[in-house]
Amino acid sequence: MTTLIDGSVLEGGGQILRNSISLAALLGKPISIHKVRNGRKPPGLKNQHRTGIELAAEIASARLTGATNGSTEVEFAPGRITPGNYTADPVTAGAATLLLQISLPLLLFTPSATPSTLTLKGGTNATSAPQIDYIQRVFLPFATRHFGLKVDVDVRRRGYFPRGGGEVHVTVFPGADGARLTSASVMERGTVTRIGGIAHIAGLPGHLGRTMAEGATRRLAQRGFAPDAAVPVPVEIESRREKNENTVGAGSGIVLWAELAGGGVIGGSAVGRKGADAVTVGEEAANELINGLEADGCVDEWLQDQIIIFMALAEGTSEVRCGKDGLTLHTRTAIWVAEQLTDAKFDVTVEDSGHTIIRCTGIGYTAPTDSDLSNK
Ligand SMILES: Nc1ncnc2c1ncn2[C@@H]1O[C@H](COP(=O)(O)OP(=O)(O)OP(=O)(O)O)[C@@H](O)[C@H]1O
Repeated sequence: MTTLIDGSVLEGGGQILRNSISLAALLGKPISIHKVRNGRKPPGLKNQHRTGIELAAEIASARLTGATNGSTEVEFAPGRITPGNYTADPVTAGAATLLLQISLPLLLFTPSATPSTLTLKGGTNATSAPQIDYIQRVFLPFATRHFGLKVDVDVRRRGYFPRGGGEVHVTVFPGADGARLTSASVMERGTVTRIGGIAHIAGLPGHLGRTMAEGATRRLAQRGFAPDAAVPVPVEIESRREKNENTVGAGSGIVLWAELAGGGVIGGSAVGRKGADAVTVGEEAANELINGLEADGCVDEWLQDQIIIFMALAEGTSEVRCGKDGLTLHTRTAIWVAEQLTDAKFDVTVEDSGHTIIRCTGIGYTAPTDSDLSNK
């Protein structure tokens, strides 16, 4: 029976599509999503979403209908997930990291533990999506440590708005025997052990990268995050200019991350743009990081929604302490999607301290074996 997903619920954006298609592919459930991106103007699929669901359909041998730009109705009837080498290219600066968001869960589970590779093109450092450095420094360290993911990300070329042209090679290593993810328990924040950062720049003068890094460092120090502060915190922000031959268009950005003693990570980022000087861009990223740290959770506002699918798939009960700023609409939407498609049970509580705790009894997903599939 086909599960109907209303794409206008809560956030009503592209993430409903990615999470529901990933889960449908893993669980072998046909789904029909209507009112796709109803909360956005204009609604319907954009290049980036279409490319992502086409990639998922290829990996999961799915029958896909309605996958055209502007479409508000998509049907996805999954077949067998096959490990392999896949490439996806939104042609525009559509975020390569959102192509990873939809395809990664599919390749984490195979009965044979065969690694897969993804060559993802497009924008590596775009707005309204994780920058690739956020994936490398915030999402993956957290997901590796707490859910047991094994994933390598190699940025071959950065792609910026509007030209895109970036390229990222990802290797996904599933665990043995169909690989269950471990549950995550991240309840103690602990001290900030280190702040790291990367200010990246391509096709523009290298001093702009250093200026972004200085802007961020100064702002962090004003809020007491510095090696010589009362509670010293090492701060190391690298400035990296891409080689000209490795660059399609010009662009810049900065990603910061704070490592927490309790196993959490908080990120903050900004992308360079016309009219914003490099100091301001660095300060914006620092402000986002400071807000995340002051919310006092173990994950930031972005990681919150990105881990929901893994909590639903993991074996046993996961629990994660989020900040005093509560759950984002994206997170509530991701929980809603997981509840529509899986038997995972979520429980969200707000403590007297103001922190929000997400608990989830996951389904302990494991890849179907050949005999499971032949019995279908
Ligand atoms: N600054 C950021 N840092 C890290 N992750 C981010 C950042 N901004 C957005 N994200 C992540 O990117 C995803 C964006 O999902 P969302 O549905 O808003 O985007 P979308 O697919 O581009 O669709 P739409 O155009 O409909 O908004 C979410 O998982 C969110 O956590």
